[in-house]
Amino acid sequence: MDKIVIQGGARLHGAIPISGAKNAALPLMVACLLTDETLVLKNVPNLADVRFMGELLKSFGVDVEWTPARSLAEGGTYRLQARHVRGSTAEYDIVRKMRASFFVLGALVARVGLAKVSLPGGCAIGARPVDLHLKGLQALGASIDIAQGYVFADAPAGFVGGEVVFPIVSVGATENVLMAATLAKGTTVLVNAAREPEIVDLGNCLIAMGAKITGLGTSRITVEGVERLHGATHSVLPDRIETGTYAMAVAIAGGEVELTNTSPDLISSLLDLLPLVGAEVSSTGSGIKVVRNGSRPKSVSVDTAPFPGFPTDLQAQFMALMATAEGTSRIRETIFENRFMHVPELVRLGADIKVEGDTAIVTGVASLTGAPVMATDLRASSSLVLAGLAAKGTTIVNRVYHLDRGFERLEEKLSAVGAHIERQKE
Ligand SMILES: CC(=O)N[C@H]1[C@@H](OP(=O)(O)OP(=O)(O)OC[C@H]2O[C@@H](n3ccc(=O)[nH]c3=O)[C@H](O)[C@@H]2O)O[C@H](CO)[C@@H](O)[C@@H]1O
Ligand SMILES: C=C(OP(=O)(O)O)C(=O)O
Repeated sequence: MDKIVIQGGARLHGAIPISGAKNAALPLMVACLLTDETLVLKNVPNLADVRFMGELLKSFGVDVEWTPARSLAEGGTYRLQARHVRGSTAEYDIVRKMRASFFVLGALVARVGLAKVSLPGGCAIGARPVDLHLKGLQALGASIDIAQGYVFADAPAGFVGGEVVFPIVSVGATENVLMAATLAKGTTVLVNAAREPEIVDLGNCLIAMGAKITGLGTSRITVEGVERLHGATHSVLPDRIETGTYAMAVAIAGGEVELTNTSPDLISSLLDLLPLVGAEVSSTGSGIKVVRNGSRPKSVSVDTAPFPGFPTDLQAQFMALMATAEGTSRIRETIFENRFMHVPELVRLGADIKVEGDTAIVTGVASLTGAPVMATDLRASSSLVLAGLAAKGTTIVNRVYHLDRGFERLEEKLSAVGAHIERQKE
C-alpha cells in the first residue's frame, strides 16, 4: 500500500490548481441515466471515486468514455451515454465502498421504473442512514421494500410530483429526489432542501438537459417534471473542499500561494475565518491568494453546519490548523456523530485535543512532531497531511487510498509549491 511521506517545516510558495469537485462530479455522472443522449462532463477530477462511478454506470450498460486532462490545471472529460439501461442492481460490494453509488436509486427508477440498490451501511464517520432518500422517493409514488440488505424500489408508471419535506438537511437525499423529480408527472417541491453549491451544479446541468427547476441554492426547490431529458455539456464546478484544504495548508505551513481555477464565493465560511487565524486572503479574479507570514496562527472556534455554514468536510483540516495555533479553540461537529477519528492520530503528532461529546477542545502547541499515522476516512487523512507540513521531522501517512478518493495528485500539487512530500509505493 502506498504511503505519503512528509518532511515538515517548508513554507509554501507558488500556485495550486484546484480540480473539479468530487461531490459534484459523482451525482452529475449519475444524471446520464436520465437520458438516452450523451452527457459530456468537463473538468472532472481523476479520482478513485469517480473511476468507480464510471464502473458502476458501465454495469448498467452506459457507454463511458474518459479523456484524461493534459495538465494538472485542467480536468478530464467524461462522455456518458445511457442509450439503453440494462440491469438496475447496485450490488453491496460497490455501494459499501462508495456511498454515492446510492444516488443511482432515483435516476434508475425514473428511467426504467425499478431499481435494486444495496443499503450502504454505516461508515467511519457515522451511521449515515438513507431514510430521507427513501421517504422522498416514496412521496413521489415509489414503493419501497427492504430485504436482504437491499432497497427494492419501483414506480412502473413513473414518478408523480409531490411535496417532499426533509426534516433535516441532506445533500444526498436532495440530489436523489431532485433527479427523480425531473421526469415525474407534475410538480415537485423540495422543502428544507440542501443549498450546497454541488446541488446547484447538478441542478444547472439538469436544466441544460431540459429539466425545469427553480429555487436552486435556496431551501425550497421546485421541479416541474418533463417527459424526457436530452444530452448536454457541463463543466463541473471547482472543488471547495480541496480549495479549503490547500488554503489551510498555507495557513499551517506559512508562505504565499494562489489557488487557481476556483472561487472565494464557494468557501466564504472558511475564508472569513482565516484572517482571524492570521492568514490574509484575497480574490485574484481567477482564484484566491492566501498568505501567512510571521507569527503563529491564532485559535478560532467553529461549528460545522450545512452550507453556507462551515463544512464538515473541512473540520478535520481545521483541527490540524488549530492544533498549532496560539490559544484554545472549540470545534463542534454537528453533521456526523463520529467524525473525530483524526483526533488520536493528531495527538500522536503531539497535538493537545480533548473530545467532549460533539466538541473537540484543541489547545494549540508550539510545534508538532512527525510520526507514522493513519486515518480511516478521506478528510481525516488530509488533516494528517496538513499537520505533517507543520510538524518537525518526518510524518508518514498510511492508507493513502482514502486520500486518493478525493484529492487529485495531492503530493504533486503540494511539492510544486515547495512542500517536501512524496508518495512511496510498496
Ligand atoms: C458524495 C457526497 O456528496 N458526500 C457529501 C454528502 O454526504 P451525504 O449526502 O451522505 O450527507 P448528508 O447531507 O445526507 O448527511 C447529513 C446528515 O443527515 C443524515 N441523514 C442523511 C440521509 C438520510 O437519509 N438520513 C439521515 O439521517 C446523515 O447521517 C448526516 O448526519 O454531504 C455531506 C455533508 O455535507 C458531506 O460530508 C459528504 O462529503
Ligand atoms: C464524506 C465524504 O464522502 P462520502 O459522502 O462519499 O463518504 C467526503 O467527501 O468527505
